[in-house]
Amino acid sequence: METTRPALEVDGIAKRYGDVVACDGVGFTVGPGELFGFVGGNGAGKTTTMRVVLGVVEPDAGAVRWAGAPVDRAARRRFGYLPEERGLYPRMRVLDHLVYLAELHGFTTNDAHRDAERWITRLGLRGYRETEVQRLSLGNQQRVQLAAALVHDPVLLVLDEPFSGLDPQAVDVLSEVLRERAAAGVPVLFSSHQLDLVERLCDRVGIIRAGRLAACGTVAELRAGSGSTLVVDAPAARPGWADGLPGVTVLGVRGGRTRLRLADGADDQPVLAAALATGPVRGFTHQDPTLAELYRDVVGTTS
Ligand SMILES: Nc1ncnc2c1ncn2[C@@H]1O[C@H](COP(=O)(O)OP(=O)(O)OP(=O)(O)O)[C@@H](O)[C@H]1O
Repeated sequence: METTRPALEVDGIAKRYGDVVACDGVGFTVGPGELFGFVGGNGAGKTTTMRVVLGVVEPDAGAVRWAGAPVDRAARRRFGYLPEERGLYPRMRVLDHLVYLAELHGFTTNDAHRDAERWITRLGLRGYRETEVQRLSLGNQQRVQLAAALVHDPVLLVLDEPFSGLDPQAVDVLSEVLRERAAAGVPVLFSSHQLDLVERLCDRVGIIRAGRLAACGTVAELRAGSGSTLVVDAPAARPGWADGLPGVTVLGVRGGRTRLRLADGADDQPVLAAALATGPVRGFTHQDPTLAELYRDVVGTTS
């Protein structure tokens, strides 16, 4: 029989610290098997929202639901959480630590060992099984912290900057792990400042600004109405050549190539004519705006 798989619902979360508004009505859902990227500037409210989901912080208003019901301690025990502040015991050895955490979540010793070993291998920690956590490099501590979030086979993953400090190989492994968990039906919520990674990985993205969700949707949805990006390779063009063209915003110039934002419905032919007037035009290409460009549209450059 087909069963409905559970989703995470974050509904109107508000949280103040004195005069500081950390969250101001944050709401979104992460469906079964969905990878949701949470992005925003420093201090925008990502960590606070995630702490509310995990019950580490009590919100002033709003609710968090799992499978349609308010989240309680029993539900949270089955969530996997990577906190911003790393919470490992520095003197414990890697294998013992992961076994301990899995047992804490109700695994038998045998199952805890099996899964701890599995994640140790998967996350490239085999050489460090017997090493104290405090003796590991920061990136390897991050790998252990990730294993700690995964070792009890959680039904939901909430990961606060899981990619920070990882080398490119570990970034690839973690990307694959998150895709796999999502394919198994697990909703995955993670924050990151690496927007190219979020764009590659996520089904949907939430952009938070000053405690509010300023935009939310698939990258394609976020692109709607934002026009297209035009890359013009005109090596002889002088700075300012595209200024004042209707519907055009210059995004940047590098090595004779100008990136322009062309407003929805704006004609690209006057741009081509202006480019040809500067000399030879070696390239004239339309591209979809990247998530980083959409993010700047939403958040502004001074956030
Ligand atoms: N325990 C606390 N006491 C006081 N202020 C806090 C506390 N936790 C968060 N804040 C404030 O709430 C706001 C939101 O912080 P939060 O850590 O949620 O942002 P963030 O989006 O995760 O930022 P970053 O990308 O820098 O990690 C900030 O202004 C922060 O200083």
